[in-house]
Amino acid sequence: MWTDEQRAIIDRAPAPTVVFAAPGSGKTSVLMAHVAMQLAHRRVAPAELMAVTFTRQAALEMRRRLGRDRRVSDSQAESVRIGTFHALLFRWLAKAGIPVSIPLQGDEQRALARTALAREGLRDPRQVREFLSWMSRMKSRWPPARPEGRGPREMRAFTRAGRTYEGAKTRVGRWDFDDIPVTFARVLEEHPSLLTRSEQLAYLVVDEFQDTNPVEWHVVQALARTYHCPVFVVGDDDQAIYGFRGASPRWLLEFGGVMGADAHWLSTNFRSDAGIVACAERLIGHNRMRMPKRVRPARSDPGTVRACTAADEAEEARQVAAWLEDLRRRHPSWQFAVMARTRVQLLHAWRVCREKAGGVEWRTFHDGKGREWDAVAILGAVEPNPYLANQPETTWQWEEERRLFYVALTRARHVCGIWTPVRVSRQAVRPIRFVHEMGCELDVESPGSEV
Ligand SMILES: Nc1ncnc2c1ncn2[C@@H]1O[C@H](COP(=O)(O)OP(=O)(O)OP(=O)(O)O)[C@@H](O)[C@H]1O
Repeated sequence: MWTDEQRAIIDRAPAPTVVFAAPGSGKTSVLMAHVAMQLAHRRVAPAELMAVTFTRQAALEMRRRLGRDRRVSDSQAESVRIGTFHALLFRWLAKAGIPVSIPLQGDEQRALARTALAREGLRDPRQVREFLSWMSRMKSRWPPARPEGRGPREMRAFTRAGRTYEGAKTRVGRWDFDDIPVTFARVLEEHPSLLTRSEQLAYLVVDEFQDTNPVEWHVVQALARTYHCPVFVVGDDDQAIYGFRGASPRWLLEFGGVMGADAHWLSTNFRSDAGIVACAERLIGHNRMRMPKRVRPARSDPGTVRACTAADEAEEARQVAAWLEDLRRRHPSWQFAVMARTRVQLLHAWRVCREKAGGVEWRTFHDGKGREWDAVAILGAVEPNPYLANQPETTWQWEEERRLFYVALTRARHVCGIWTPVRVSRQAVRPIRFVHEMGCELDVESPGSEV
């Protein structure tokens, strides 16, 4: 079942390794097969192996795959530390006897942020999200630095609100999630023996490494140094989409040099038809900060990528509903998703489509990551996008937007329909530049029937 490329990675003994994986190339399966191989051959003690990822769902999936591997006993599988960075480091701190506090949940965090911003006269609800993502970026820097960025007036207000917010957290005796890696990094630097006495580490593997932020990258390097342990990472620099919390594809690109790691590639996309892979390749080729790579489709079927126009969002939603209905009639076993850059865009379309589009999944680009469907509709592919609090301006911001679009496009197995309404939120807009970059024709006539 495995390709030679996959086999070579799975069979490696523990060693510093970086794997650049294309979308749909089976990276989590390969990573966990590699972990299972180490356990089966008793190269690493299960309790000394730590496998890290970024979302709870991904961690559960890793655990499930390891549990299913017949080469690994139940007790071996249970002893491996698998989890998100935050969960694993939090547990480690607690086990080492470092005082920890329960992180605030999203709504609790927003409430503290709202109060802190109100004191600065900032009452727009969108500023709460912006402020929290700004705080997250500031706290993810290593070494910690003075706050910066944004316009000078707003930055001063955010900086003051940040102090109020931190004070409020201390008063209620809680952390936020960003406090976990920062605290861990400090303890590892100042009192490493507290941590090394409580856990051993012989092999560290990290999935989705492109999502690492600077403090997490620092923790990875510090753990490798402290324990003299090899680190194995898998990621796709083209799918780095967490810039808002300080993540950057840079660390994946630098990993080989910094850690003296061997580079491997997973270049076959098993998910998408050839035409979709070709469009995605043309699109992402416009980014500069990336590892140049060729992605080969495993399937030879052409697949369909088509951009469709509509007068406004209401017409767009009606067209998408008809498109879904038609595809479902022709392919009753298919799975479908409707994706958009923001939640508000999805909500508008969902109100119009919900009766005709039962069983369809509605996902933002961010939370569609790691998933796949037979047909994907992308809504509101326009610029400027009136629903974005900040329009992309710099090359860096456009590259992040392009990666987000690339993630959405590469979720499709056979068909991807892209909608570019002429008016959005009563504003005249134009098709997002990516439509042209993909080499996709704009279909101004009937989008539904022919796809
Ligand atoms: N050697 C193989 N032969 C056939 N199918 C494979 C092989 N390896 C992986 N696949 C299939 O490829 C698909 C994509 O795998 P998976 O979702 O793990 O990819 P991924 O690399 O995590 O993708 P992404 O980064 O885009 O989320 C799955 O349906 C998986 O079963």
